[in-house]
Amino acid sequence: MTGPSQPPRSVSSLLTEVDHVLRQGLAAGATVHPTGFAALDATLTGGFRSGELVLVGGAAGNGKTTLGFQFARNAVAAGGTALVFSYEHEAHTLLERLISMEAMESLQSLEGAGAVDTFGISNAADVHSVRAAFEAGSQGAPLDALLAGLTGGREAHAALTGYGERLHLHESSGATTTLDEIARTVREVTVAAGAAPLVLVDYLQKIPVPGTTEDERTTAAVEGLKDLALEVGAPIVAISAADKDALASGHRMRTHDLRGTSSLAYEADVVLIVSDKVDVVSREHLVYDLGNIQRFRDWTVVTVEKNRHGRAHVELEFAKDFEHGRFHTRGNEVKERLIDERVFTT
Ligand SMILES: Nc1ncnc2c1ncn2[C@@H]1O[C@H](COP(=O)(O)OP(=O)(O)OP(=O)(O)O)[C@@H](O)[C@H]1O
Repeated sequence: MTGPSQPPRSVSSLLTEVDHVLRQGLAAGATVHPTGFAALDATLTGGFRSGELVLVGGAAGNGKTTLGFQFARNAVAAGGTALVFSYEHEAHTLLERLISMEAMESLQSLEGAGAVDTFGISNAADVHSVRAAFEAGSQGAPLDALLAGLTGGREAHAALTGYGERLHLHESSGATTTLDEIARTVREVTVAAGAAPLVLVDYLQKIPVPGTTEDERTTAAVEGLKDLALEVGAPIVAISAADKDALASGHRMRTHDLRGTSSLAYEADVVLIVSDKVDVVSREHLVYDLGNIQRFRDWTVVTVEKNRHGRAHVELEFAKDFEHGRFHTRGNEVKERLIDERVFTT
């Protein structure tokens, strides 16, 4: 996918280039794309960087799509551009999640300004209500009128109108959305936006690549995405399915459990593993306080298993708000001891 290899460069020529860039008032290092989750950004020393491949792994239903999509939303809400390849969900489904997420985000920021109370926030339109409103139609009334009927809908519409041109959703197909097609689309968006977008691929094992074994195919997909990230200077966040053995109950998923091959871990710059807190917390926290079981169910642990630019093996937790297609962005390091490997067996 990359062009012919370049000759080596002397450090002198690199110094001259950096000097030139700095004199133009530009940043000379990588472009940093904050994730919008303060605790994660702190661990990643700012966020994802241009040219990085980020893997997000976890068992089915743990919130990989939610987290990845929220990275994209946070990037555009902060003024950037994002491009989402979704092999799993139709663009319409993502739009419903986005409207609900935005209704909640808007009401929370109004709460910060004292304009809404906690009760008002608890009424923010959930994904289900947005979908129901779309499905019911509006007897000819326009979209803004339909959304105005939902709590936070008016604010959500305003937010989406603000960044809508910078968030691109690609309904990808396991038959036709090849690495070349992904690369072509990323280049197009990069040229149109004047800067590389944050790219989300949901998910890696769905990219049609040649190869007879799953290992060969995953290797080709992950290498292709890393090459593309370097070529266009984008961070590429790829969601990865788990190996079926890793899905057994009582197993804490790790990087080596991602479906495919060990090259996943080598090619990636950052690996995030998403787990339900209740599944990975050490047994003593459950047996001595049964109320913890319910409390832990509301939280997701995001483990930074690999971090090329900072501290790795950091365990962060974020509260779930799946009804609104999101996580709470305020999180912290997990205080409880987590299991390393199998503790519970079924
Ligand atoms: N409207 C909703 N209300 C409450 N929970 C929801 C709603 N929509 C989805 N969920 C739940 O949110 C969780 C996260 O969904 P998400 O699509 O992010 O998971 P995922 O890890 O990407 O899963 P998969 O691998 O199956 O695609 C799932 O457990 C799902 O059941």
